[in-house]
Amino acid sequence: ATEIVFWHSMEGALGDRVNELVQGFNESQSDYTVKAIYKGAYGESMNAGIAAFRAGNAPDILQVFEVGTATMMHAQGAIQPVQEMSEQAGDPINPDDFLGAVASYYSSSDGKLVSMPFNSSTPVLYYNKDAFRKAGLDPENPPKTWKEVAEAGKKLRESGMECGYTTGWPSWVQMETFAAWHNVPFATKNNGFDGLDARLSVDQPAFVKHFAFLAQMAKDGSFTYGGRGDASNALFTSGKCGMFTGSSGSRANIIRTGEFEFGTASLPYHDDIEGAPQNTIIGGASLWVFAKKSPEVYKGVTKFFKYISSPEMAAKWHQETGYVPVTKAGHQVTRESGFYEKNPGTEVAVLQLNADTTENSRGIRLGFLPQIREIAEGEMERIFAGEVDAETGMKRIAERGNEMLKRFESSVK
Ligand SMILES: O=P(O)(O)OC[C@H](O)CO
Repeated sequence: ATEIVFWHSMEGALGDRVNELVQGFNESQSDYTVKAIYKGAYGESMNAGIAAFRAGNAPDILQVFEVGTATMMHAQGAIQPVQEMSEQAGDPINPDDFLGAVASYYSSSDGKLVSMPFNSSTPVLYYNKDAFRKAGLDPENPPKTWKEVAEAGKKLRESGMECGYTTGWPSWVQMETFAAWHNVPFATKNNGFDGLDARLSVDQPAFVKHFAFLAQMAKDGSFTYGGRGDASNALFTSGKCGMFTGSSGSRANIIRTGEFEFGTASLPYHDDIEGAPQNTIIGGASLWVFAKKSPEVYKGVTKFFKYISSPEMAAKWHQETGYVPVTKAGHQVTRESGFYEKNPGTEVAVLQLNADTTENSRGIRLGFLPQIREIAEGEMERIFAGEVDAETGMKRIAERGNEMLKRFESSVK
């Protein structure tokens, strides 16, 4: 059988689900064997994949987080566009099978899929129902606005909790998704979709207001900063924090690790910012195929992609992880099975995404966005520590981030 090497970043319960999916494919036919290898967190595996390509030993498939999309799209010569690959293999993947918000995120301007949608997520609010009860808060009535989060955070602290509220993926949740949810631009040029000369808009009043709010929460102890990426997940699963904004795809690991009853609610919003709540944007990752592989490998990759996006497999992955359904059929199968009624909280993410998008809420496509996140999270750390005010911090993110955007622009021209 032809071997297909697949590098991914799925940990814990998610890694187990990937291995099951791969095993199911390998057992379903005998021409191809997919070998799934965990290559570290998203940032690490993306760097490893690019370095391996340069050294001539790239894997066949690489899972790349959504913020790496523009960088990958412009990696001329390194990438085999997915739809084109499937058409050449005689087994076309149809972009219309996917939810619009998902397909458009990973499509070129002519509407063709460049990477394969796989694990799309969106941020939600998780809360510890046991801790809510102990603090005298209503476990069936989670906070809806940021003001309510701050109040609940104080009560949780007063009841003896070590931490009221924390957040995963600080830039994704508090800036990128925050912008779409409040219908304000994250960047000019249609959030980057309309040109490489897009620049960040994060020094605008809505962001300054939000970060001043979070800084105040950090000061009064209702918010605990838990680190970059998904480092803070453990603060919630260990029971230390009563509330947590994080990926819908964290559900599987919260179920596995958390020894408490939890609820899932919509991402909080500021009710004094007009236009909120709009819709959230997708996060998570998609699957990229490297160039310069044999036609036989591409045939096998196509077959594997067809397998994982079949209605049954897409529905199973969605239901067992918390990632949103990426195909329309996967969503329908799940709805018709009564899964959402039986598992309260599992539809929150889907509903948050399910809206007519505006130019601010369709998604973000900026080069070097992983590096911009690092800059943003570094500046946020200074804001939360009280070293700079929100306005200064946001200005610095815009300035330093724009330097990265200019560098990207000149590197691909
Ligand atoms: O935890 P995930 O897989 O939903 O990813 C969250 C962020 O979108 C990663 O950039």
